[in-house]
Amino acid sequence: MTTIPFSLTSFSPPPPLFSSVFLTSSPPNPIPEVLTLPSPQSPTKLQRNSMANGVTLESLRLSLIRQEDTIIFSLIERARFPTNSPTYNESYVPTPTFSCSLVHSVVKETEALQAKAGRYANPEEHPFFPDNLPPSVVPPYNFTEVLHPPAASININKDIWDMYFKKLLQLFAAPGDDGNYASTAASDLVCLQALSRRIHYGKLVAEVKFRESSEEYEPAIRAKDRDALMKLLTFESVEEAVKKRVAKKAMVFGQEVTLNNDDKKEKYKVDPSVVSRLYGDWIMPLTKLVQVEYLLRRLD
Ligand SMILES: C=C(O[C@@H]1C=C(C(=O)O)C=C[C@H]1O)C(=O)O
Repeated sequence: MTTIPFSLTSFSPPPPLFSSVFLTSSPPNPIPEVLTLPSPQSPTKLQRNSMANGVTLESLRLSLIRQEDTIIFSLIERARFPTNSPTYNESYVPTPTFSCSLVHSVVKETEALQAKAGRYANPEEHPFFPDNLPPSVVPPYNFTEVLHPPAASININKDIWDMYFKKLLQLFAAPGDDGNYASTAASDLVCLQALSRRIHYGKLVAEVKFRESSEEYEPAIRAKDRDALMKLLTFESVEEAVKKRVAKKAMVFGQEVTLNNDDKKEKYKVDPSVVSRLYGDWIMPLTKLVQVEYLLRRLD
């Protein structure tokens, strides 16, 4: 995995355009039929809008707010364990069973199982190891078609992986080793999947923003003007509210609850300021990166 081009305190918008974005020339998985537009008669704008099926910016923002709970609880669960560095050490498993770290194997093999169970047939889910995933064996579900088909080629999980392991983990896992490596890897997987789902939600957010103001977005898309797109899709007041709310949630969810009135509110299971920084420095910038990548393909 390469070093993520984001710093702890600042996010410089997408460095060399696609270098940090894992793009596949063909989608990592076969595009589920429900996501492809019938060809040659593509739907009209009106038909497309009606296909949004009640998906609005408001409903997406509510979903992002709900996903905050999932992310914060997943961090709290991971923080139960110390760093447990052997989990990430490629030479820890001394047999040919794994040719990579324990966490790498746990994520990859769990994804293979979940792919068979249909996880990646849902356009909201993105694998960390998309190569050679087995096909789903479950009957297809008719997911509502909302996204423009090229969306399937956008997967920035490599950046999310690097951000999580190289920057984030050390901020909320205490140094140490308690031997619970398998549980640690399983907790990492839950965190990674929650972060990935949230960040790739940017595709849906971008689609709805585009539908609501296509006349504003189209010139910037045609000009491939990333800065203009970033400006159009950014709502600073929403971002400020997100940072404050997640810090507050981290305080509420992460406090020690007792039956006496001596709740120790000053000690939290994950540091609220770390959660706020996680959102401000990584989650929201990466969500916006996904939005820009999506919009750039929106007229393809
Ligand atoms: C997701 C949105 O787009 C941008 C990204 C945000 C985020 O990741 O939470 C918040 C506000 C916007 O700047 C949105 O407008 O809700």
